[in-house]
Amino acid sequence: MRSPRSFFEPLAIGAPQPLRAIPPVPSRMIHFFDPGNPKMVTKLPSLATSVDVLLGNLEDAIESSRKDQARAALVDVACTTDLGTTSLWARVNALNSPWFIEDITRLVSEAGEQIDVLMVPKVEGPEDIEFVDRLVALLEARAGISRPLQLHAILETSRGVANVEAICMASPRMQGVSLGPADLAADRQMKTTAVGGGHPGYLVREDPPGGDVHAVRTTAQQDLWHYTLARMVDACRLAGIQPYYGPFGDIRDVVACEDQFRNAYVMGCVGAWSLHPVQIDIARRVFTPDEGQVAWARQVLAALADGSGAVMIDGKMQDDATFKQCANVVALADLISERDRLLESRSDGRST
Ligand SMILES: CC(=O)SCCNC(=O)CCNC(=O)[C@H](O)C(C)(C)COP(=O)(O)OP(=O)(O)OC[C@H]1O[C@@H](n2cnc3c(N)ncnc32)[C@H](O)[C@@H]1OP(=O)(O)O
Ligand SMILES: O=CC(=O)O
Ligand SMILES: [Mg+2]
Repeated sequence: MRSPRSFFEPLAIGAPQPLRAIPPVPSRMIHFFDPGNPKMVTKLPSLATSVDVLLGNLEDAIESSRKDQARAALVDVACTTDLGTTSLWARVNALNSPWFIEDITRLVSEAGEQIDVLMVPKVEGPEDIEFVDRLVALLEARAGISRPLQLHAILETSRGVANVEAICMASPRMQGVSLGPADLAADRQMKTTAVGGGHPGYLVREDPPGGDVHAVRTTAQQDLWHYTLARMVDACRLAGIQPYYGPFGDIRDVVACEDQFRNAYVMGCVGAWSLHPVQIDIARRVFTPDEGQVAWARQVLAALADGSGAVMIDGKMQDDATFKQCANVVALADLISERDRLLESRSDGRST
C-alpha cells in the first residue's frame, strides 16, 4: 500500500502527473472491436459518431495466431483514425500471457497519446495493478507521453472479487472496473455455459400454500450477479472510480441484455460493454437517465432549494437524502445531454 503523502507522485522520473479525479466523460457503452478485422475497422469512423468509447480488443476472442497482427493494427487505428470526441481504449492480454509485455510496450510507446484507458483482464489483487502502474510510468517517461494513461480492471476471478476494494484503491491511474461474468463463472466453477445472463436453476420457489408441498407453486429466477455487482459498485465508489457491467453474449436476446444492463444501471454502474452493433442502442437507452425521472428530480431540487429540510411531493417525503439522489440524476442527465450534443454534431458533419 502506498503512503497517502506520495499516492499522486509519478512512479517514474519524467512520467506525467497522475490524475486526481476521473475525467467526467460519459462511457455508457464500451464498444469492442477486433482491430485485426478490416471490416470492423472500416466501421470505426461511423461508430465514433454514436458511441462513447471504442475499445480495441487484444485478449480473449482474438485467436493466438492473430495476436501480433491485431496489436499492430490497433496501433495503426490509434495513430491514423479520427474518432472525434469518442475515447479509444485497449484491452491487453493477461499479465501472465506471452503477449502482455509486447501489448503494453507497443501501445504505450507508439499510441500512448491516443489511447485513454488500458483495460487489464483477470486482475487478482492490488499487486497486479501496482506492477502495471510502474511499467506504464516507465514507458510513458521513455516515450515522453504528456498525459497519464488510465487503468481499468476486469473483475473475473474469485481472488479478484475477494480483493476488489484493494484493486480499486491500488493506483491513481484506476479509472474503473468491469464485471467479467464469463471468466468469473469459469473461475468460480459455476454451472453456467454463457456470457452473462441467468440460469433457470437459480431460483426461489413460493412456500407450499397451506403446507401442500405437491401444489403448483410460483418460481422466480434470481440474479446470479447481484452479490458481485453490488460489491464491485461499493468498491468503486469507495475509491472514486467508475463501475461497469461487462459483456452479454446472447446477441439475439436483446430483451435480456437490456434487463442485465438496466439492473447494473439502477445499482450504480455507468455503462456496459457492447459486443455487437445491436447492443449499442440498448446501452445508450439504459445508461441515459429517463426523461420522466429527470423531470421529477428537477422538481425535488427546486422544492428543497438548499438541499435541507423536508417537504411532501405527490405524497412522497423528500429530504436531504432524496435531494442528493436527485442531484446525481440531474448531473448525469446534463453530462449526457452535452455528450449527445457532441455526437449529434459530429454525425451531422459526417452526413453533410
Ligand atoms: C467474454 C469476453 O471477453 S467478451 C469480449 C470479447 N468478445 C468480443 O470482443 C466479440 C466482439 N464481437 C464480435 O466479434 C462479433 O460481433 C461476433 C463474432 C460476435 C459476431 O459477428 P458476425 O458474425 O459478423 O455478426 P453479424 O453477422 O450479426 O454482424 C453484422 C455486421 O456487424 C458487424 N459487426 C459485428 N460485430 C461488430 C463489432 N463488435 N464492431 C463493429 N462491427 C461489428 C459485422 O462485421 C457485420 O458487418 P456487415 O453487415 O458489413 O457484414
Ligand atoms: O472478459 C469478460 C468476461 O466476462 O470474461
Ligand atoms: Mg474475460
